[in-house]
Amino acid sequence: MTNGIFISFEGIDGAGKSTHIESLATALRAQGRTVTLTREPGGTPLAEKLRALVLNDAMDALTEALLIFAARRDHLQQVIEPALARGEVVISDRFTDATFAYQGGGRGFDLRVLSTLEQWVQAVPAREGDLVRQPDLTLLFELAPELAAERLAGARVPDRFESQPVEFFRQVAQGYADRASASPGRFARIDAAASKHAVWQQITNTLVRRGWLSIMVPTPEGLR
Ligand SMILES: Nc1ncnc2c1ncn2[C@@H]1O[C@H](COP(=O)(O)OP(=O)(O)OP(=O)(O)O)[C@@H](O)[C@H]1O
Ligand SMILES: Cc1cn([C@H]2C[C@H](O)[C@@H](COP(=O)(O)O)O2)c(=O)[nH]c1=O
Repeated sequence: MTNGIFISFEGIDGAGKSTHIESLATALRAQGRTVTLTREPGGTPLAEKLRALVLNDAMDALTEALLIFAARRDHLQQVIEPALARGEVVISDRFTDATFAYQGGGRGFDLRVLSTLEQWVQAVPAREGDLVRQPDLTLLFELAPELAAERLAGARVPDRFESQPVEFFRQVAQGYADRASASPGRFARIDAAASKHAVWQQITNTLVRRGWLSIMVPTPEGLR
């Protein structure tokens, strides 16, 4: 059994994940934890190449799902599992809930196929009992798609997902809500419409309650 901790950040594009993720890594490091900060799709040289394809090249829904799970397999084997085995905190900007939300909810791809791929790809090596790797905690940033689009407007050239209409993101949000309802103990639902300071407090309160941060952490300069 590893005593590493696996935390994922999830939510629709523009919900505020990247704004807070580095600060959480800094807060945990300040309390003596070694933190691996990573992202999906991506996190290894191979997976970053697959990310570029998935975000920019036209493809059908099955090809998209297979490339994302291929990237995840490499990421798990090269980065996530070794870091957890060393007892580190792994924080990933997205993981498999994003696949159920975007490919399942957004694209309407078959959830049973995604579940099968999830079982294969996330099987934990050298463990009896068919353990499937999942985050210990998933922080789900919940924000109305219209507001998320406003926050992103003009910020960067939109990729294949960011250029989707609001209705796509409504379905993605429903996909996330379904995953959260299925695993309520793993998910913490964050009101991402709140100020950056209030969002930060929701995040740190969640980790303090789990005993992973020992004291309340002051709000970092950039989030005040
Ligand atoms: N609580 C907040 N209130 C107002 N604006 C915010 C808040 N959180 C983030 N923002 C702003 O919204 C924009 C998008 O935030 P961010 O890049 O963190 O989103 P994201 O969830 O990481 O998006 P993506 O998944 O597309 O990378 C940024 O300009 C950021 O400063
Ligand atoms: C893991 C994962 C991601 N996506 C989508 C969601 C986002 O639009 C992009 C990643 O961009 P970000 O700025 O790093 O958030 O990829 C997906 O469709 N399926 C997935 O499993």
